[in-house]
Amino acid sequence: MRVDVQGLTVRYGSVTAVDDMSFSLSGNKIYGLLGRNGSGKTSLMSALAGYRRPIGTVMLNGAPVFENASVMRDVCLVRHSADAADKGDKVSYVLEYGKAWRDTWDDVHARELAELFKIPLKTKVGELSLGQRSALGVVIGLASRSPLTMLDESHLGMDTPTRYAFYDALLNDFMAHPRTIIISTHLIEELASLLEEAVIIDNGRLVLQEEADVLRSRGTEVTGNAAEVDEFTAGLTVLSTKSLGRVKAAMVYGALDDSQLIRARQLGLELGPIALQDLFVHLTEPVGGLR
Ligand SMILES: Nc1ncnc2c1ncn2[C@@H]1O[C@H](COP(=O)(O)OP(=O)(O)OP(=O)(O)O)[C@@H](O)[C@H]1O
Repeated sequence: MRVDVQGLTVRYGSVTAVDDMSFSLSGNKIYGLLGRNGSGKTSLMSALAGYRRPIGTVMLNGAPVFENASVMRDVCLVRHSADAADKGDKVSYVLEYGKAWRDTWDDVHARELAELFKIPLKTKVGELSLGQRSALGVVIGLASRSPLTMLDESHLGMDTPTRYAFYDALLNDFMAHPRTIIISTHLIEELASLLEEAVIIDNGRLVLQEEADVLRSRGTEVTGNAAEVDEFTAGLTVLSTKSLGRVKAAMVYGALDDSQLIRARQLGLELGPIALQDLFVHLTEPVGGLR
């Protein structure tokens, strides 16, 4: 599903959560919506789901989403683990409801995922653990097979092995059934390999939208003996460093020219792609960022 946002503003009283934002998503990709706490991710997703009347326009496949039932039926927004469903409902009822409401719902897949994440079907949502509630949100999101599926930090309550099971399930399901999936997360590195495109927002404004591979090529990880790494990176923009014994890895922002590449080879340094997380921190820094 294609997404076109033009001049979108979301305000709560005097707070401007989304500030005159414009962008387009061509669709059928996994998008990462990245932003610091309070940057406007949830507000933006709510507007994309048609939950609020937009100031500006939000078009899904060329049609406005707000008060447009047929378009809204094609959208699934899983906001938080806790509000994935009514707390008094049994899990089995929640899945029945998904089936009844969504034309694209895959009930077999829903039950497979519920089993994978060990969610008891006869238990009430309010009696599930935080991790199970998160998993239920993810089950709803994936089984919905909605042309626009948005997962707003919905996997954060899961433990690490469960999150990795979720990433596998997400990728397999996306490859079998390509659709537009937008995920907001603070666990950027965990998800980085799944993301095809990143949309970075800060203070309600779009900082950048770029293919993840292109974004990663904006910097280089330089690894080698600490002394050589320090010599090589002197004068460059170093976003972060890690040391293990005498080995040091430095994340450097900006493209390296030919002479720098030759010098790195002479010093015996290894060069690799930069971590998305480091770029994200740099790009959303109030001081020293690119905005
Ligand atoms: N219902 C509300 N009433 C008043 N202000 C709100 C409301 N919801 C959000 N805000 C404000 O809007 C801004 C953006 O919030 P939003 O929840 O969209 O950000 P977020 O990027 O999703 O944050 P987080 O990563 O912490 O979940 C924040 O300043 C927040 O305090």
